[in-house]
Order: sequence, then C-alpha cells, then structure tokens
Amino acid sequence: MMILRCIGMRIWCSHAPGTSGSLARRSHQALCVYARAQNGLGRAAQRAWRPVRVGQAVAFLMGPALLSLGGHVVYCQLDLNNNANLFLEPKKKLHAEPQFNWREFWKLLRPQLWALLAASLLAFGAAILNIQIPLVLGELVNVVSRYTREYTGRYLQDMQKPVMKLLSFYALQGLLTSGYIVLLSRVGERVAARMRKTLFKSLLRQDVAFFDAKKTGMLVNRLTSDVQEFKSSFKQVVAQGLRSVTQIAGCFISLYLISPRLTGLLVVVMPTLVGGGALIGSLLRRLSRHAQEQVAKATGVADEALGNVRTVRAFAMEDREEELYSIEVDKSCQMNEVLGMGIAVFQGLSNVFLNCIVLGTIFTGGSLMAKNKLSAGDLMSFLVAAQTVQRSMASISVLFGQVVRGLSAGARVFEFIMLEPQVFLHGGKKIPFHSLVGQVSFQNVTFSYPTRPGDEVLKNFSLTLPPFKTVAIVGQSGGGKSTVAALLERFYDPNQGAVFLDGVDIRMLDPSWLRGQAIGFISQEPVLFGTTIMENIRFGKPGASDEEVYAAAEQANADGFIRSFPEGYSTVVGERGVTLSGGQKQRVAIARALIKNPRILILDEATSALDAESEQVVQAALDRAATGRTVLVIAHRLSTIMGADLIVVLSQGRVVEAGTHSALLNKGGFYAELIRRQAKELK
Ligand SMILES: Nc1ncnc2c1ncn2[C@@H]1O[C@H](COP(=O)(O)OP(=O)(O)OP(=O)(O)O)[C@@H](O)[C@H]1O
Repeated sequence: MMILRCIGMRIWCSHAPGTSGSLARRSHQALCVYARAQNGLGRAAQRAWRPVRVGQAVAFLMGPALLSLGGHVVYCQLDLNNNANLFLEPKKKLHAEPQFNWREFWKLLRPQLWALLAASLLAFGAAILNIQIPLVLGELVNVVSRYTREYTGRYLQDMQKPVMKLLSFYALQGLLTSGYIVLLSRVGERVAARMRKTLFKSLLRQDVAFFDAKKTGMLVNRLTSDVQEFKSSFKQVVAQGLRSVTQIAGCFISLYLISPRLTGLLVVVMPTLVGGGALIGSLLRRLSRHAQEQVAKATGVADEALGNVRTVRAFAMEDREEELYSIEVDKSCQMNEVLGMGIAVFQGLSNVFLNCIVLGTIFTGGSLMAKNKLSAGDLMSFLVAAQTVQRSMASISVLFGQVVRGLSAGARVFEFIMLEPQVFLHGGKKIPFHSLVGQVSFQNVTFSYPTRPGDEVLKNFSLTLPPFKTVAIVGQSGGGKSTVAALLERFYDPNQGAVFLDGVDIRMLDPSWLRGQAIGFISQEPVLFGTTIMENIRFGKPGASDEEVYAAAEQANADGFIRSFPEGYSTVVGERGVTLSGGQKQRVAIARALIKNPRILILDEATSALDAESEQVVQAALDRAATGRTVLVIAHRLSTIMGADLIVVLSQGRVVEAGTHSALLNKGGFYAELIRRQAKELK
C-alpha cells in the first residue's frame, strides 16, 4: 500500500510505514491505493484518505495506467525507483479554475433569509405598481387626445383622477424601492462580513505547508479585494436585478393586457438576447478571473517589498522592486483594459439590439393603429411599458459584467474557505499537566517538505530527548535541524516514522494543546505583534494576570528593561517589534514562551542573531528557563551547546554523531571538526 499525494498538478507517492517492499513483488495482486488530493480534485476527494482501486497491479506496473480519483481520470506511471507518479488528465485542467460554491454561499446567506424575503416582497410590490403605471399613462393620453381639438372646463376634472393615481403610484414605488435597497444593502454587508470571518478562520487553520506555497499578499487580497468585489457585485446584482426582473415581469403583464400580438413579437426575440448574453458572459468571466489573479500577483509583489522594506533598503533594491511591481501592474492594467473593452462591446451590442426592439414596436403598433386595432393611449402605454422593459434589460446586460466579476471573486474566496487542512488544529488527546513528563522521541523519521516532494530532508532519523535534559542539535546549514523542531511542533507530519511525546504518537495528540501548552518555541528572529509588551507576553497565555506577565518577564531577564521605558509594560513595540533591540525582542519572546509554563522548550538558534553582550543576558535567561524542562537546542554557537546533556550532529538529515561535548571532542570526528572551524573563525 502506498500513500499518494497530490501537489498541484502532480501526484507523488511514498511508501507508508511498514510497506517499503518493492511494488514489483506485489504485482500479482490487485493493488488498493489510498489517495487524498490536497487541492483541486473536487471536494469529495479533498476530504479524506479514500481507497481507490487501481485495477490489476500488473497493468499498474507495465506502463501508464488509468485510475479514477474523486471522479477524475488520473494517469499513473512508475519511475525507475518504483515511485508512482500520477498525472491528472491533461485536458481537464482540474486545478485551474476555482468554482463558485453555491452550497457554501447558501450557508452564508441563510441567516439573512428573512431580510432577503422582505426585500423581495417590497420589490414585488413595486413590480405590481409597474403593471398599473403604463395603463394609467394610457388613460391619461386618451383623456388628452379627447381634448386635442377643443379645450373645455371638464379637461381638468377628467385629468384629476389619472394624475392623482399616477402621483400616488410614483410615491409608493419610490418608498418601496428605497425600502428594499436598504434591506439588500444590509444583507450584502452581513454576508460579506461572514464571508471574511469564515475565510480568515479557514486560512488560520491551514497547514504550515499551505503557507510555504502561497504568498501572503495573495491571501490578504482574497480577504480584502475579492470579498469587497463579491460584496459590491452581490448588492448591485441583487438590488438592480430584483428591480429589473420584477419590472420586466410586471411590464410584460401590462404589455399583454394592452396588445397580446405586439407582446408575442417581443417574446420571440427575447431568448436570442438572453442566449447571446449568457455566451458572452462566460467569456467575460474567464477574462475577469485572469485580471483579478494578476491584481493579486501585483499586490503580492508590493506586500513582499513593503513588508521587508529594511532588506530592500539595505540592498538598495528600491528600483528593482519598483520595476517588478510596475511590470505586474502594467499586465493587470492591460488585462483589465481588454475586459473593459469586452464589457463595452457587450453593452453597446445589447443597446443596439434593444433599441431595434422599440423601433419594431412603433412600426408594428402604428400599423395596428391604422387598422383601428389599437388606440393612441394603448400605443403610448405599450411604448412606456416596452421602454421600461428595455431599460431593465439594459441594466441586466450591465449586470452581466458585475455577475461575472462577483462570481469569480466569490469562487476565489470559496476556494480557500473549502480547503481542509491535513493537520487539524483541535481534536485528539491531551496529556494532563501533572502526568506530562516531557520525554520526546523521534523514531525512524523520514520527511520531505510538501513543496519539495522526494527531496528527503530527514532520513530514518531517530533521537530521544530525555525528560528534564537539554539536547543540542548541531550541524551544517541546511542539514535539517530546524526541520526537527518543526516536526516536533507538528507543523508537518513525517512521511515515515513517528514522533512520540511520553510514548504517545503526537498525531494522536491535540495539536493546539501540543503547541499552546506542552511546547514553548523561541526562534532566532522572534516576531512580536504591533501592540503593547504586556499583550505580546500575554499572547503565550491568553487571560494571564498582570502578575503572571511580570513573573514571566522577570524569568526572561526582561522586567528591568521593560520598566525602564516611560510607558513600561504598556509600551507599544511597533510592527513586528521594530522599536525594540534584538536582545530585548528576544527576551520578550522568551517571556511569551515561558508564561505558558511549557514542559518542553525548543530554542532554534535563539541567540545567534545577538551580539556577545546581549547574548550573555539572553543566555542567562534561557539557562534559567531550561530548568525543569526538556530542552531542544538548535545552535551554531559553541557557547550555547557546550553545556548540553547530549549533543547530536546532524548531516544531510542523518545523525552522524552523538554524545557529550567532551566525549565528542575526544572522538575527533565531525563535531571536533566543527568546533575547530568555529574556533578558527573566532580568531
Ligand atoms: N518550508 C520549507 N519548504 C521546503 N523546503 C524547506 C523548508 N524549510 C526548509 N527547507 C529545506 O530543508 C532543508 C533543511 O532545512 P532546515 O531549515 O531544517 O536546516 P537547518 O539545519 O536548520 O539549517 P540552518 O542551520 O541554516 O538554519 C534545507 O535544504 C531547506 O532548503
């Protein structure tokens, strides 16, 4: 049995634990493959690991084979290393276009159903008035035509009734229209707010691997412009659409009451208009999606440059970033221009078409009048009603563009709302604090990052961290040290092997509990939030009292410098903590990790960015923090690792040496060489 994974258009596979035997040996059996597509293969396939029959393994091994995954055709071929490579049916482009998810949209809309219903009723009321208005206008014209030759005193009297009727209809129609627009605006705002919250919640729950592959700018864009686009389209389309559709329906009834024959003529040409509109609409939708993707790409470039402005400044890369941004913006501008042209041509054509309908109506209506089958008032009523239909249809044609934009923006939002992470945030076992010992062990872990499948960062890696002891991992850059920490935090799951905490596979444990309570993590460049120091420390334990914050800061050697600031713990640290020095930031981060009193502490090169003086202060804080905890130290500097109970040397994802500082020095191997090189650099 194998585990298949779908990364983008490509699916790769690795052997599941205990099934590393060659596939060839099983060639006589029917093979059952568990497959789970990570994205794009449709919701059913994304949901869970599902068994997929591959047919006879012989066919599977002989050459390209077909299997069905989530209802889609997938090609399968073995490479020389017996790895199965699976490709999606090329013609189907399954990953290319996110689809608008009506079921999810319904969930967002459901709470607003009453308001929507009330708005529809008001719009319906306005539509009923639309049936009446042309008829009364016809009445008015008939009165006027009675007095064209001779004006008498009865004129005003005869006019009074239809005029009063019309005025009250107009007033009532205005009232009803405002009413439903207010209601629809409320519905739009609330749906958009819910959409934003749902998307943000979904994004925050995605796997770390998801963020490895996606740009922050693009994600932020979905939260901001895409939701905004969807909201304005929704409001405009529903408000105007409802009005136009009800007006068209109402006017058609009055048209029918006035002249069934003329109305029949209109009905014949209508389907052509609608069919053509739908066809051009789908073309515009594709254009709009590409244009929006390009805007997101440009935002991504700007976001990266502005977010890392210090690096840009330090390398004097302002001009290059400006050029990159301007290339992307120009592309998006061109795409939007093409889209604008498409919409304009569409609108122009529909206007010509609609005007021709009016012309045809006058032509045919005139001939009916000549045959005495229609009065002047009737033709007037018919024209007014036909004009209203024309106006409403024209606004519907404008709405097509908006519908196109709204649906593609919505599809992009739903794409991430629907995405389910592989590692869920909650669910699973929690070890009670008093029985948590803190023994960690990695057993035969093999791992490659999802963005680089096949490139194994850890190979058959085993390591035990005894409780209350400090274990240091050293080794060359890129050797996989930080990856060990990432696996312990369960940012990723191993491809093979497992990580255990107190003998329990961490995949069985509640990830939120594991990261939030059991493990404290301090990295080389801790990121603080742009709020007060107090809130930053409290981030480690929401709801902690002020006293707990002070105690954690004291433990982290941070209390002194914090109190020396004029605003003490209420000092705002600026975005990402830019207003603090490296050492100060690091100590606040230590306090943030310590406040949750974790049983295990991971220090990922926590002092390597500091100068010697700051390092001493921070190291003292770390030494104090390490007491009574299991500590995993990832470090380059000798000073940080010398005191560790066990030092492990990692090279290309494998443990090549392990022992205490003196034992490893005496051994004269990799570690001794590392130390020798470091000592040379210091000289
Ligand atoms: N998120 C990621 N996605 C894909 N590959 C990654 C990712 N993070 C690290 N890698 C790769 O994994 C390998 C090990 O990286 P890791 O950060 O664990 O090394 P390290 O020993 O901690 O290095 P250093 O001492 O330089 O920090 C490297 O080849 C790196 O390029």
